[in-house]
Amino acid sequence: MPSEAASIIVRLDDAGKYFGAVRALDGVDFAVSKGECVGLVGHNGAGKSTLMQVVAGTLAPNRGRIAVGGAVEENYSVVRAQKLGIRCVFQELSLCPNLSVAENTRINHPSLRGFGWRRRAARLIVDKLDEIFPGHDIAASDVVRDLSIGRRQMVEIARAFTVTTDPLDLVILDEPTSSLDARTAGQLLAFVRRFVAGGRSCILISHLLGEILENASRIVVMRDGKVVVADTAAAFDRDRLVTTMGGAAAETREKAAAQTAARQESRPLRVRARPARQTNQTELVAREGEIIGLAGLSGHGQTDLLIAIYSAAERRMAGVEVTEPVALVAGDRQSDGVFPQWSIAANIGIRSLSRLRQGLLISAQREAELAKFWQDRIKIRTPDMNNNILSLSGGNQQKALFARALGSDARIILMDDPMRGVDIGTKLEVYDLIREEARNGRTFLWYTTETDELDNCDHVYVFHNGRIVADLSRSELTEERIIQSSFSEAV
Ligand SMILES: Nc1ncnc2c1ncn2[C@@H]1O[C@H](COP(=O)(O)OP(=O)(O)OP(=O)(O)O)[C@@H](O)[C@H]1O
Repeated sequence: MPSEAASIIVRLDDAGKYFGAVRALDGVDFAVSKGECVGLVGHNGAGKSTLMQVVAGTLAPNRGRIAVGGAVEENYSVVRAQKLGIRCVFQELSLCPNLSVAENTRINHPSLRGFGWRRRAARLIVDKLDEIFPGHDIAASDVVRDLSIGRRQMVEIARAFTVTTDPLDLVILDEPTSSLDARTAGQLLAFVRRFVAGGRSCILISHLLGEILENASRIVVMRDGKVVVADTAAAFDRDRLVTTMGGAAAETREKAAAQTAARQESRPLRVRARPARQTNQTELVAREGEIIGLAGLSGHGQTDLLIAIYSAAERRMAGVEVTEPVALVAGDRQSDGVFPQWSIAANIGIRSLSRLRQGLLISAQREAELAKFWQDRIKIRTPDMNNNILSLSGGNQQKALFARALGSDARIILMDDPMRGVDIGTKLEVYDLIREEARNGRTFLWYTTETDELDNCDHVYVFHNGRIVADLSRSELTEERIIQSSFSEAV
């Protein structure tokens, strides 16, 4: 039986990291042992990603000590971490878009060179994809730019688990399932359990608390830059997790259901849209004040229809009718959402320029007022809304995108799986906000991969192969029903 010290892979003592006035890490002690899956949870901006960047060697702490395999590291870096068997899959993907899957794999494995490297890199990554995501349809020659965000995430994850010359002891997964559909997420989590059972270790960050409770052996809860509780997973249930994180008390499905208005045939039409690949007369219909869900496996036409509706607000499109201004909250904030050069306030104000204008110029004061209002309303954690948008944690960037849409004059809000990466406390507040805005007459079209979120909807369209295959009222909604419908062919 190895001693406790011998079984520790990595250990941080009193780690501190500051960004100007923000204490992202404020004296954190943290360790991971062999054969454990540590679940790391906390509200948006609690410091989880920063802590992981320190463990992965991509960020040097301002103070504290890091030891790997019992030896204190003086010049720790990402290259050193890799040599010591520590890898990280970050929230924001790091693949080079203009390179193929095999070429991206080679970047992490300098030993893949010389004659035939491309074939060897292809074998390495495809074998790992087969092992983690059986039935995936990714080829080593696919150029990353052409892959959906979910497939990119699969490649990124598989690449982190490939081994050539360096050892592999610990893989950090920062919200790994946020871009994966339920089936693929299940495959990954099953693989993580096997990986850990084989004596190696993972750190799993997720805002889906069920994922943490079912897969972690130990759970560490962070709050405002500190570790507030660390305990075996068996010592937690969902409520204890939410309370320890400092979130609102868990809301029941019943409450959400009771607060949502029933479907109203008599209300004015806001959107009527038939998917381009629809072969029958079925179409999506959304009326004033309705929250309409779009469900089904990811990549089955939900986003395409939202984009068609968004485009139809600007120019006529066959099969799509839109009667009011539209705003879109993108789920892939990296490619469609944030303006990376701009401040948080400017990112929020961009959809409201006509209201912010004073004469020919944008009024900095009005922009600041709008930003402040939303900062308070959905708790965007930053000391200054004039800071660059990228200074926000991932979940807080997502909140800024919400603020942009909800703060605009749009009466129809399209949401493309926008809650990924948002913490549970904020999610519940945003759900309340959406329902309140719907009661005030706004219409929401909400694509989500989280079945629980559909409880907020009045009505749900299930998609398969680019077509609407089911039209479910809320009383008919169950996970089984959605999955069943996803595989059926027609309404
Ligand atoms: N490069 C940076 N510049 C300025 N502030 C930063 C930077 N990176 C992180 N921060 C701040 O540090 C704090 C912790 O951020 P971190 O990304 O670690 O949070 P998190 O717990 O991972 O949040 P989320 O759940 O939203 O991903 C936040 O207040 C964030 O705004």
